[in-house]
Amino acid sequence: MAGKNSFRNHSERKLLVLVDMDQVLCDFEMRLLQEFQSRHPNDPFIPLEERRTFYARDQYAKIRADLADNIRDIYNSEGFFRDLPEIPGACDAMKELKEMEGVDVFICSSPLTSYEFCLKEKFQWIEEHLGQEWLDKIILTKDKTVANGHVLIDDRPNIKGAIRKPIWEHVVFTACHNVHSDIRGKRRLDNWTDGSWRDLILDLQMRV
Ligand SMILES: O=c1ccn([C@@H]2O[C@H](COP(=O)(O)O)[C@@H](O)[C@H]2O)c(=O)[nH]1
Ligand SMILES: [Mg+2]
Repeated sequence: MAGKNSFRNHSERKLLVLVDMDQVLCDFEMRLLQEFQSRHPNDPFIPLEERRTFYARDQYAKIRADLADNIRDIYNSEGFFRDLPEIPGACDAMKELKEMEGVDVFICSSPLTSYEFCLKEKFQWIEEHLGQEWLDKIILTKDKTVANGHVLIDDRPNIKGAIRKPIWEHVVFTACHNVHSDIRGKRRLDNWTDGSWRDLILDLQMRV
């Protein structure tokens, strides 16, 4: 019986870290803007420092309805998700997290409802940037509130779903669209490069 109990205790002590993809591991916003400017050089665009809504489409719609359609066409097109650039330091941090004692890390991402390219290309991105072994560490869900974990690192300031009070602590990953958002007492992680993510993990581990 001791074996069974110690296994349960051991797994309970592991810090389960969920990490979002778009705007946390890969730079959706930068590629979207570059592609928009290249496809529509004569249309107005929103510089990254002026982005305010979570969905770029919503902010472009306020300028002109057809601009929002053009934005949607870009992220629905083949290769968009596959070719997203990495957020600096993200992959090294993920690999280090995976090797940390007492930590279990998963990628938790919401696919587009127009899944034709997005679903496959998210897997391709992970395989190319992180390695094949990460294909077993993917949670794709439209509702992240039902995912199990101690912490979710995600750029979306308000994550809503079927569970009103999700089990995880939401740490807001800073992105162009949320710099000015009211995050109501949530912690932020600003980047993967200044080492502050290690302090965050250490602090979270103390609470598990
Ligand atoms: O302007 C945008 C920005 C993102 N999306 C899509 O929303 C989800 C968000 O995924 P997260 O896992 O929360 O990062 C994803 O499918 C993005 O591609 C969008 O449709 N429009
Ligand atoms: Mg995101």
